[in-house]
Amino acid sequence: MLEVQGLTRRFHHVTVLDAVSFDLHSGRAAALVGPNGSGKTTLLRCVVGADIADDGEVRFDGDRLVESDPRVRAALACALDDADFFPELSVVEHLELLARAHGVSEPGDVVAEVLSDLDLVAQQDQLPITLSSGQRRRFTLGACLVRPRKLLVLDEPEQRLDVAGRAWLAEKLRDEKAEGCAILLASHDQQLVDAVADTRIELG
Ligand SMILES: Nc1ncnc2c1ncn2[C@@H]1O[C@H](COP(=O)(O)OP(=O)(O)OP(=O)(O)O)[C@@H](O)[C@H]1O
Repeated sequence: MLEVQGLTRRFHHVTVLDAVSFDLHSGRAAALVGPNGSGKTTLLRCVVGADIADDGEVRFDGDRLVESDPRVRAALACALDDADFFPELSVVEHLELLARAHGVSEPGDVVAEVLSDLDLVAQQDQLPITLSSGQRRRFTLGACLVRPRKLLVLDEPEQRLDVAGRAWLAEKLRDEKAEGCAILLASHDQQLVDAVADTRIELG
């Protein structure tokens, strides 16, 4: 489903990604691991089209992955940072808008379930900017879960989650795999990587 071939990224003549290659299949998870600055976020950004690699190729279901391709838009759910929201919409409005935009048939029900799973029911009418940092992380993950998805791309999804949140996350990601979703994540959480990842990709 996802093929990464020879991905190379340089910043000011410093090579951050040096011909990284891997395949990821449906129902499997690959974890990018490595120290701070080893290129995990850069790789995720190149995969989803938020950054452009200097060399190499990313293919999705056989074709070069293009962010604007409707097939990619329908299948790719990514959470790269917590600032990617409409500032004027409440938590519940934002999630419902996303679900509707992706053609979910009962957006209200799906959103209510995700809010409950993420323990954000009491915060659903707040603006995202007013959430605590851990709640904002949950909200960012929620945005991936209210829409259809075949590939989840997550940058340190464990960040700022409490103990219960991390346990929930590991179980949720295992469920996603069981449903046939492919997961590419960057993580510093060894426990999460052990629980979820089929493959580890060491950077740096
Ligand atoms: N736009 C940019 N311009 C210059 N250097 C950059 C740019 N983006 C990233 N870098 C550098 O590329 C390297 C890799 O950064 P990246 O954010 O991918 O690391 P990471 O593995 O995700 O780190 P962390 O574990 O700290 O999140 C770092 O040295 C960073 O400073």
